[in-house]
Amino acid sequence: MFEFGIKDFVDIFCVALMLYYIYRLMKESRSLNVFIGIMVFIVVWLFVSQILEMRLLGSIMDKLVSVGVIAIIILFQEEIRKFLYNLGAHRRVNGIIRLFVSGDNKDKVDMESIMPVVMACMNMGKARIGALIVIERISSLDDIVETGDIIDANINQRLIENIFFKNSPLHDGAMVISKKRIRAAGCILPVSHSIDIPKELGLRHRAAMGISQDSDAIAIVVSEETGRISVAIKGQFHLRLSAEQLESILTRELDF
Ligand SMILES: Nc1ncnc2c1ncn2[C@@H]1O[C@H](COP(=O)(O)OP(=O)(O)OP(=O)(O)O)[C@@H](O)[C@H]1O
Repeated sequence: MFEFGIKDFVDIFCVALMLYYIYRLMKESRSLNVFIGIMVFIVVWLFVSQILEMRLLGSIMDKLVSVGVIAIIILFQEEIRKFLYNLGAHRRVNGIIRLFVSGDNKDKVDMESIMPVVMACMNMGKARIGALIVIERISSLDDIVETGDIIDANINQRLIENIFFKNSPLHDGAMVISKKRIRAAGCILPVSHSIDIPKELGLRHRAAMGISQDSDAIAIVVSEETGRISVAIKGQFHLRLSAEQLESILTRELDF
């Protein structure tokens, strides 16, 4: 007699939750049809090999399924990476990790480093100079730094303004700040394909959103068109910020 206990209920619930999460991830990355295709294939495979017990077709499909796992990993490496990143970056998981790994506080971006950034953003906003500044937190931005030019200088308001000044060789792309230093400029960030970003925001904002979705970095954008300042953190935009709001967000997020 088939028994259905609490363990089976939890089992089914976990599988349903996992499928729902994969469905959402696929929907966000516009791969929903591929997900539906895989589901249809699995249902047909189970039907053919388990219920109808058709040996020839079943064995062909068994082979396809065993190769299919590798194919899925290759096809969805970006989504799998994002899923694992989200899992690792989850607030509760992060909280537990921080209990064991204490950060190197002497290298943490502090108030002294924030003010030049805030002041430079305000000045650039007033002068309608576009800028994109990414501040590293726990996840490393080494791969992003490699796409630009190394600077390795103290955080200095005039230097920031100078780098983003129109026609300066490094004004294009993003500046990366890490461990109380301006590490690089002219860096290329991953561009977000999210459909939730307002249409009037262009590539600079999409790049800020992209890095905030891929890492725990804070991305500050100064719009060349409007002079407005925005911040992207963990896939969320804080738009049209004043100096005080920018300062308070940075202070809070950099955890003083
Ligand atoms: N992937 C990227 N990584 C880094 N910087 C980028 C990236 N894509 C675009 N940019 C920067 O954004 C600039 C283009 O900005 P665009 O006008 O498309 O954006 P925007 O969001 O409308 O901002 P603005 O309001 O300043 O016009 C580029 O010149 C470049 O400096």
